[in-house]
Amino acid sequence: MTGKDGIYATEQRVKDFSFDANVVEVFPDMIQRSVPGYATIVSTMGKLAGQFAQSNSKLYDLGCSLGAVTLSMRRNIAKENCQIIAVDNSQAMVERCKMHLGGFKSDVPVDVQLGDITDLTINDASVVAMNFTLQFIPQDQRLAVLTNIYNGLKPGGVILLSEKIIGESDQQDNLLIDLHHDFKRHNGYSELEISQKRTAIENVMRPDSLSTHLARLNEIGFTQTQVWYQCFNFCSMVAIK
Ligand SMILES: Nc1ncnc2c1ncn2[C@@H]1O[C@H](C[S@+](CC[C@H]([NH3+])C(=O)[O-])CC(=O)[O-])[C@@H](O)[C@H]1O
Ligand SMILES: O=C(O)C(=O)Cc1ccccc1
Repeated sequence: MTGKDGIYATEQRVKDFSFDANVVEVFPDMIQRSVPGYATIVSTMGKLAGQFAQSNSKLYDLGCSLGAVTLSMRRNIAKENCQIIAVDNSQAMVERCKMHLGGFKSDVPVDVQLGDITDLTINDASVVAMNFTLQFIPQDQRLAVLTNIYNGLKPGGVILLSEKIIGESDQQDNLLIDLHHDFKRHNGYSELEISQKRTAIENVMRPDSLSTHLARLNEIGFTQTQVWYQCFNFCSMVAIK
């Protein structure tokens, strides 16, 4: 059983955030209380995967954590001969993800892999999902990661990309941050937890602005890009090859 997120509840010398065994233990509670609309985003990504899955193709869940998006996609795939490849570079996440997926039955095979998405071969893909993962990749490697995804997609294939974003100006950014912190407060996080978590993620998670995301997807060659969700500084896009 996973528990309640109290990782930053006590005052501490805050270390860089990492997806270790302690985070795995509380991850469902942490992400649910930290990302507005997380459940809606995961279920909609499943619907979109069902819509864009092609027969005889692969669907990828990059930065799969405990496999929430994999499960959601798997529930919605109706095409024949599809396979899901779920990848994460946290050993603790991958171990728990395998246990988690094993608890549900499905005809769609899932391969959970420990690996780095900056170093992954993608081919014959109809759907590539990245639900809040690109933000942890160093900014100077994001173009290469997305280009690799584009090259591995079949025509008509899609990337499903969710990201925390920064506002287009400092004023807009502060407005979004304030709204997000209110959301976290409302979900029971204290001022200390909010501020220590902010410190923990500032060196490891560097969000881009929405305009940066859209320009980069366009530059790579995605022709149809649609924002289908935004609440505060959390945004989900679909882009079609
Ligand atoms: N280079 C990398 N290679 C592989 N995995 C990585 C890398 N960098 C970070 N990760 C992994 O990306 C995941 C990001 S969490 C995704 C939530 C999930 N998608 C969900 O829908 O529940 C988002 C969040 O916690 O904000 C973690 O499991 C990291 O180990
Ligand atoms: O918690 C936050 O403030 C976030 O921005 C989202 C988040 C959720 C889980 C891990 C890292 C960041």
